[in-house]
Parts: sequence; C-alpha cells; structure tokens
Amino acid sequence: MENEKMKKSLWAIMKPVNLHINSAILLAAFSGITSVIALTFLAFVVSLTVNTNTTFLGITMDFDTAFIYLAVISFISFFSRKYAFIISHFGAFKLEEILRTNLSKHLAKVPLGFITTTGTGKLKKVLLDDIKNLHAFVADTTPMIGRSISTPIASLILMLIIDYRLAFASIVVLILGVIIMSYVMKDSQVYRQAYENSQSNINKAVVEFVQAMPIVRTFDDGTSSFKRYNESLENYKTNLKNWINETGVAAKFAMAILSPMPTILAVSGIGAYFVLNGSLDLVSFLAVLLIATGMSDALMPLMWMSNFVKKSQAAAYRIADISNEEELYYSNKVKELNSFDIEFKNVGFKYENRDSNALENINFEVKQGTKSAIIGSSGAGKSTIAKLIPRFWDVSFGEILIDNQNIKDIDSKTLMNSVAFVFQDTYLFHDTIKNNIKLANEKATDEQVIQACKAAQIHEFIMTLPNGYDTLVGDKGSRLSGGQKQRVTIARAILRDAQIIVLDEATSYADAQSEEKLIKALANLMKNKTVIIIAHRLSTIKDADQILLFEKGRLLAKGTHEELLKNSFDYIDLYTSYEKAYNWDIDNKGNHNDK
Ligand SMILES: Nc1ncnc2c1ncn2[C@@H]1O[C@H](COP(=O)(O)OP(=O)(O)OP(=O)(O)O)[C@@H](O)[C@H]1O
Repeated sequence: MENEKMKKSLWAIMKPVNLHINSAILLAAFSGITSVIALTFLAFVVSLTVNTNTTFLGITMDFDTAFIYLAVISFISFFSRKYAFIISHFGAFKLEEILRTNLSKHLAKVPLGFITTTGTGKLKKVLLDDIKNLHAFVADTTPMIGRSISTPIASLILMLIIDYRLAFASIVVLILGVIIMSYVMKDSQVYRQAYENSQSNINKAVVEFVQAMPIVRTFDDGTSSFKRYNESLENYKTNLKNWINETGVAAKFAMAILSPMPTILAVSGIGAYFVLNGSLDLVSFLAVLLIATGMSDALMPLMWMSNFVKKSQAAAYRIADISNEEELYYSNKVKELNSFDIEFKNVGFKYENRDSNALENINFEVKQGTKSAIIGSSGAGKSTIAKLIPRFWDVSFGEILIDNQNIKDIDSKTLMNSVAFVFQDTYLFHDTIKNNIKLANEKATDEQVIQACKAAQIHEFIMTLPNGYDTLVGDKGSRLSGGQKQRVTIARAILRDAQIIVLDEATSYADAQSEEKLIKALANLMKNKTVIIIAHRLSTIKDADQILLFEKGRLLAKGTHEELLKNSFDYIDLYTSYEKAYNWDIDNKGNHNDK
C-alpha cells in the first residue's frame, strides 16, 4: 500500500514535465533501436571487406553504400541519444524550479503550527535533498529507461530475424544471468536497507547533536551527549562494512554474469559450429555476435536503476506529504476591520497527533483596548489559545471572531497587520539589527526604527555596538543575549503597530535589571492596544481588565482580580501559589521591582 502510494507520488510529481520525460524516453528508445541497426550494418560492412558479394537478409549492397548507411544511422543514433539527455536535463531543471517554487508558496500558506511541528530540519531536507534527488532521476534515469527497454527488444527481434538458434542461445545466457544475479543479490538487499537506515540515522543524530549543542554542553563536557551520535556512527560503520563485504563479492559476480562476456562466449562457440557446418553465413554470425553483446550491455543499467527509482519514490513521497498538507483557507471577504473586539465562541481544538482535545468549549470576549491575562498551570492550553488567534492552527470546533467576523473570513494581510504575536522563541535573521526590525514594516524610516527601539528599551544597547543599527546580529541572533533578542522582537512588534497584541510574558532570561527594561518595553508595546497576554507576573494579573483561568483545556473562571477572589476557589488557589512564588522571588533577588 505504502509502496503503491510512493509509486503514485513519483509519477504525479513529475507530471508538469511529462512532455520532457516522454520525449526523452522516446528519443532514447529510438537511439537504442538505431544503435542495434547500426551494429547490423557494421557486421555487413565488415563482411563486405572480406567478400564483396555478400548478401544479407536478401539485401545486396556495395561497400560504399553500406558504409554510408552505417555512418548515417550511427550519427542519428548518437544525436538522438544526446538530445534525449539534453531534453531530460531541461526537464529536470524545470521540475526542480517548479517544485521549489510551489513548495515554498505552499509552505507560506499552510498553518504555521505545521511548520513548527514538522521542524525546519525535515523541511530543509525535503526542499533541498529530495528535490535534488528527483532532479537526478529525471536528468539521468529517464533516458536510460528508454534505451534499456528498446535496445534488448530491438536486439531480440533482429536476432530472431537473422538466426533464431543464436537468438535463443543468447537469451538463455541472459535469463540464466538474471536468475543467478537475483539469487546472489538477495541478501545484499537486506544489507543495503540496513546501510541506508543507519545512514539516515546518522544524519538525524548529527543534526540533533549540533542543534542541541548549546543545551547539552551545559550538562557535561559533551562526552555523554556525544554518545548517541557516536553510537549511530558505529552502527553506520558496521552496516557499511557488511554491505560492502556482501555486495562487493555478489555485485562483482553478478556483473560478470550479466557482462557481455558469457554471451560472446556462447554465441561465438555455437555460431562458429553453425558456420563450420554451413548452416550460418559469416555476416549473420558477425551481426548476431555484435547485437547480442550490445543487448547485455544495455541491460546493465537496469541493475542499479531499481535502487534509484526506489530512492526517488521515497523522495517524491516526502514531497507529496508536505504538498498534501491542507492550506489555510482565507475567504478574504473582510478587507478592513473597524473594531478589534475579540470573541472565542464555543472554541474547541485538537492537535492532529493527540487523542484528547487541547481546548474544549471555550467562550470569552476581549473588548477593544482592554487587557486579558491568561493564566493556568503548565499544559492548561494557554499557548494554544494564543496561537489560534493569528491562525497558527485553525479551530476544530466553534469560531474566533474579530470585529464580529470569523477570522477565517478576514483577508490574510488584514489579519497579519492587525495581530502582533510576541513569543519567547524569537527568530532573528543573519542580517543587521535594523533590517531585522524593519521586517515588521519595510517602509519604516530610520527615525521610526529608532523610536521603536527606544520604546523597546534596546536603543541604548544598539548604540554601544560597533556599527550601531548596521551591526550584524549573527546566525539566528547568536551575538545578542536572550533578553536583548526579546527586546528586539518587541521593537519589531512596536514598529508593526498592530492593534491586537498576543504575547507571552515569560521572562526566563531576566535578571533584575533586564527585567525592568522588559517590563517597560512590554508596557510601551501594550499601550492603547487590545491585549491577550499569557501572564507570569503578579502585577500583570492584578492589573488585567479580565483574567482567564485555564485548566486542562477548559476555561475555569473569568473576571477581574477582585471578582475572582470573591467567587473562584481555583483562582484563590492559583493566586496564593503565585504570591508564594513572588515572595520567594523577592527574598532571593532582594531588589524585585514588581508591584
Ligand atoms: N504541537 C503540538 N502537538 C501536539 N500536542 C500539543 C502541541 N502543542 C501543545 N500540545 C498539547 O496541548 C496541550 C496544551 O498545551 P499548551 O502549550 O497550550 O499549554 P500551556 O498552558 O501553554 O503550557 P505551558 O505553560 O507549559 O507552556 C498540552 O497537553 C500539550 O501537550
């Protein structure tokens, strides 16, 4: 079933370049047929040098004419083969371009949650390696397919016409060769599979090792964390050794059997006998010998082609897997929002890979210009609520409304411009600080960028950098501290000036001084906006116009601090634990600024 799907994926993905592929296969097949005919003429020409009165298949020809035929047909065969490859290479480039463009466009439209869950490593592998694999398949393999099929068939037909006895002899040798080869190669298939699996594991282990390095190195000097990588490397070495040992002998043996040599031996031995007893003329003998040699030669690529086809099928399957991810649907009915009231109406949500719902029957409203604090224990569903607003995922049940419009009906640009999403996992491009901030608004002037940075409490720091705003931030912002990156992201959001701010207040990087800056930056970001904040600070919770208390995907209570203190035991419990943590924080930091 899986195999069937893989096959379908390969041909479906290559559909846009079907014309190239079919033309390449046909031209290569034609070149295969003409090369067999050329070999026949070669036999004719050679015989004419010995005996000028040679007649072959009832045809009489002088040497010059036969030679001209040989030259012209060889020429046609050579050029049709060459053009088959040119066409297949054009097709391969076209396919690569189409796939990259379509996949990139598609990725821009699938839910962002799909991208974060799939992981950039896997997406990168598909976009780069798998597409490259398909390129190689179309460019090199498709002409081979045409030639490897047409040459043996044409050879066989011609040999049967020339002398059926020799035709049978060479077929018997070939069939024996294929049977012995498949028997010998039987085990190597298992070793090859093991080798490929361990190769894929090693790739995963390397990526994991490098990505996890900053965290892993905080646990030890790298020795134990290196173990997983080392294990997969050892595994890879063992499998590679096994495969080479096994296939080394088997493949050489198989190649020897399928090489032209056994056919030449059989055909020349039997043919010589027929020539001596007068039942075969020299030109026919020579022609069959040449054709049979060419036939086994043409079969050789089929040996490795099946591996190549399987690899390409797997690549196509992974590409199809991503292409099949449903795109977010935007009806684009609503181009403009007049108010920024938000409403969750009977919202339920289930992650695809989970059995239970992450959110169940959630109902609340956030009025324009107010601040709602989301609180709850870990796994309560706070981030999920936040991510549903900019449509990282779409709700499974119910609807989310902004300005009384279902967010699915709001034009994507309008929604993006209306909602700024500020979370911990900040992404900075390997570019200047200025360009990283201007990502929020390409048209912003330098002055606007500076104002946003001042409001985000990061301007002073930027001015201490060697090139100020033109300093490169390093790969993924590696030259900035966590708190600085966070404030750059806030500057970005301030510059965007969206009316709705969805943010996670978490301050995992903050020391007392940078926390103070962060609080100021967030206050500036939230000024006069409609805010939904995953709150971690007591002051934020107390100051919120509305507190939304979540537990296990349900909204347990909503109201102001005072209201909830009066009528929600769950809130009192949680609030008490927050207060304890807060007092602990003050004891430990001594200079806490929270109110
Ligand atoms: N991408 C995902 N795929 C599958 N399940 C997920 C995914 N993200 C979150 N979940 C699950 O959904 C539930 C709610 O998670 P969510 O991240 O919204 O909780 P949270 O309240 O924000 O927790 P925390 O405070 O620890 O960040 C949890 O059970 C979590 O395991």
